[in-house]
Amino acid sequence: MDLSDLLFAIYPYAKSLHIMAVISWMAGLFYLPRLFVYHVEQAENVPESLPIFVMMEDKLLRIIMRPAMYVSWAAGGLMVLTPGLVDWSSLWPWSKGLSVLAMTWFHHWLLIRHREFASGVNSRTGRSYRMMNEVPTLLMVIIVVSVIFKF
Ligand code: HEM
Repeated sequence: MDLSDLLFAIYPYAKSLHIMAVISWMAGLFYLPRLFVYHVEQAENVPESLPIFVMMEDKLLRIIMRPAMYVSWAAGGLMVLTPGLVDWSSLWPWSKGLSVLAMTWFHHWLLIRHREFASGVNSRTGRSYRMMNEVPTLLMVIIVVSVIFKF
């Protein structure tokens, strides 16, 4: 059995794992900006709640989102390496790839905002986090249409 045969054999496992990891990653990418909205809006009224927000954000990022992002990339990467699966002359691998890079950028943008909160910096409005909440939604639409329609 050579490497291609092995990649074909594990393809259904890689895809299942990929979808489970992506669901978990997306759950965090949707929820964390919403948590930031509450964090910012409670800062003046209930300042003693701030360490609890920082703790919740930290756990979501470290225990759910980071491992889920790594597994999404690893399982997706295995499928990219499976011969014949990705037709690079089509549009979809490029629209999906760019959107996935943007999703990874968004993850790190959230991580940096969280580190600012943890060091006491709170310079953005709840409205700006509500608007940023639309970024993963838009990227998800492009990604799902890319992998399903395969234009
Ligand atoms: C993190 C980097 C990612 C890589 C390298 C990657 C790569 C891939 C590849 C190569 C496939 C197989 C396509 C096929 O079977 O023909 C796939 C399937 C899929 N990906 Fe990703 N992906 C990534 C992230 C995501 C994200 C963020 C989402 C959702 C928002 C997603 C949703 C899906 C879905 C739903 C499928 C199954 C499509 C089908 O039934 O064929 N992926 N991915």
